[in-house]
Amino acid sequence: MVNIRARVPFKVGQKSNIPADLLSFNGLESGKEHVAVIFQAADTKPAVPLVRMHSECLTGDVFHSSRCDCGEQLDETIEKMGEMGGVILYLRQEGRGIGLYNKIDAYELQSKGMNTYEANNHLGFGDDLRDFTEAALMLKALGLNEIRLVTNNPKKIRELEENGIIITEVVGTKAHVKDGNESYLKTKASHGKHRFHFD
Ligand SMILES: Nc1nc2c(ncn2[C@@H]2O[C@H](COP(=O)(O)OP(=O)(O)OP(=O)(O)O)[C@@H](O)[C@H]2O)c(=O)[nH]1
Ligand SMILES: [Zn+2]
Repeated sequence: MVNIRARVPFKVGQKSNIPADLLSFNGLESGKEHVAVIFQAADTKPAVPLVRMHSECLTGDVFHSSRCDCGEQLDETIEKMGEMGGVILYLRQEGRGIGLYNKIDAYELQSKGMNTYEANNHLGFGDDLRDFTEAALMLKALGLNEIRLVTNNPKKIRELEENGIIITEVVGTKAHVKDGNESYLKTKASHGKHRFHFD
């Protein structure tokens, strides 16, 4: 049984001025320290909240790496939820579930010409090892059975619905194209079936 362990206020964003709550959980069987960040107490309001499941990306989230768009997506989400309210589930599933060191091995292969999925496969991993079952349990622990999901990724939609979460709307994120991540994003759209809107 997953339930809330602690809830503390903090301020986030580029200027540390956006108020939010940080929550930890009991009962996550994977042993991963997933957290939720809640803006404008969106879990207590009658409106169906925006929810973003963001998978950890140390290189993108912390260093704003040129190889992906994770840091920009996170910044975009924090800004938007600061204004409109919402919930970020920050899931400790680095490298689409293969872990940081394996992701760095995959980057080495990508530097030699493989795409993001070929590199995973070459290392003996599937395209995407992430499991969103615990994210669904976290949402239920927050009392959120109905959400508006922020994603372009059909796997996230499918797995939440399979775990009993009702998604009333899917809201896309922007495609944050920059020098270095264009082919990564295009591969996600063509092979991973992400619904990107390239400007
Ligand atoms: N294996 C691998 N993982 C990567 C690579 N680039 C980014 N990642 C990981 O991909 C995950 C980011 O995915 P999310 O931000 O959840 O987004 P998404 O699956 O693209 O879906 P959206 O909701 O549409 O953004 C993080 O865990 C990153 O570490 C890569 O080249 N190889
Ligand atoms: Zn990333």
